[in-house]
Amino acid sequence: MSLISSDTTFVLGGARSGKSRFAEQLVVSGGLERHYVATGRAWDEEMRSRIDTHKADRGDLWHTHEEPLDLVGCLRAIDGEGRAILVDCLTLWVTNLMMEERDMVAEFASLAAYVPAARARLVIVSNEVGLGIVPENRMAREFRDHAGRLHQMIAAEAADVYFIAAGLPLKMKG
Ligand SMILES: Nc1nc2c(ncn2[C@@H]2O[C@H](COP(=O)(O)OP(=O)(O)OP(=O)(O)O)[C@@H](O)[C@H]2O)c(=O)[nH]1
Repeated sequence: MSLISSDTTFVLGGARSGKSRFAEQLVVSGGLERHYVATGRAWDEEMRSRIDTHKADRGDLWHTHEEPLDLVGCLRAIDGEGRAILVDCLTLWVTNLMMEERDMVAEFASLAAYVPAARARLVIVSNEVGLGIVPENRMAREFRDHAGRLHQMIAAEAADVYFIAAGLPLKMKG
């Protein structure tokens, strides 16, 4: 765990748990310049329409950045005092890295090192995917393991950690 104090909040939850809305509210209530980093890609029409709805709901006060792979590079480029950056979400980033056969250990280490060094306030969202039965599919098992390891690393660096279920936040750290 880093000794540098971080102003990062990590928000974990299941699908449709309300985690993104909770994270957005955290950013809005902070009153800083708002940046949204989306790691998701629109792979079909339904996803495109979801993304359009999310963009419209956020409104003009947000700067949107779409970065499926180079998350740390993107954060570096927009980092700065007086800014809040919402990253939504880590599990989509993990999926994209796996698809491109990237070095997961190096990528995770790079993000975990970046968190305490960020000048902006970070709010990082991810899906808790480890609560169900063990998947039959090997890639799904690997994905679950990667996500679990990354979550532990980010939670260790974050000042606050929340778990969201049924729209309700449970504070786990901070
Ligand atoms: N590319 C892109 N993706 C976006 C944008 N806004 C939102 N998204 C993606 O949409 C995803 C969230 O969408 P949903 O599937 O509707 O929400 P969910 O995460 O299941 O539900 P909640 O837990 O309630 O937040 C995020 O992980 C983002 O990556 C955007 O502007 N561009």
